[in-house]
Amino acid sequence: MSISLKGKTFVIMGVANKRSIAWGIARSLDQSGANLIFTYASERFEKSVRDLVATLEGKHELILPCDVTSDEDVEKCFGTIKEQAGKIDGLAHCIAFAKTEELAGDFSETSREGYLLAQNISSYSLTIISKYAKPLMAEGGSIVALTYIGGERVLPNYNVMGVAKAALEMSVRYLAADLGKQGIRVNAISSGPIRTLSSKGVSDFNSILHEIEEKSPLHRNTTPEEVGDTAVFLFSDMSRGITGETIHVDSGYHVL
Ligand SMILES: CCCCCCc1ccc(Oc2ccc(Oc3cccc(O)n3)cc2)c(O)c1
Repeated sequence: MSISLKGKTFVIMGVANKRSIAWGIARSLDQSGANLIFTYASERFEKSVRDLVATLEGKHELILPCDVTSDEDVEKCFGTIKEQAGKIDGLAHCIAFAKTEELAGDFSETSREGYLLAQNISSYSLTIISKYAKPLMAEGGSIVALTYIGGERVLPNYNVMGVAKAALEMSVRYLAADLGKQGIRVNAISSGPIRTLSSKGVSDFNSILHEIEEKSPLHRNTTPEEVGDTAVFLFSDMSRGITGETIHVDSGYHVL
């Protein structure tokens, strides 16, 4: 890996298992020499995250829970990170959730509760995390969020998550505008579809993978490594002039 992130510390939020895009980001950052801190949504992920982290090159010892639907929990999580690490140089937000019944069928049937849940976890979480992370990034920093083209245009079945991703992408721009004065950059990576634990929640996911191979300019699907390497770029000084941007790592599918 040409870019070095030695001596820098990044928080990665949302590793669930070895297929997670967050794990692709973790591996690329680890290869770049970064020191990593991990947070997971609930205890049921703790063991798999700890086992995965043990396979990395670096000694990444801080692994803690963070329930992004609780202001107190987010505040506590970043209080612990401040105590243990002092400062951080950036953060990867790889967090999203919607009820499966809201990820199929007619969007007009979306429930109030399902809509707000998707927004709460998949979109507002970036804002509350940025609020509590910014004091730890006094010398500037870089925040990267994960999004999907279904937040820019309609794709069948993506429904309520598409609306949440649209809000996430606009939040990236408003956070970039706000945090720029503190030297913190905020960007999104719009990844092509990747088979993960989360993709199991989206109806007819397999057909979209096939369509990407058929129609995308590069005629191949996106890999977690490709997303991870773009994250390294966004966390490095090579992207120091970029903020408020959404970079598509999708074999070019977004141009169609
Ligand atoms: C019609 C579009 C097909 C390609 C979708 C690519 C994709 C796959 C996964 C994505 O991330 C989530 C994350 C949580 C999510 O909600 C879930 C996931 C599993 C179970 C469950 O109850 N909810 C749905 C998608 C995502 O934002 C985008």
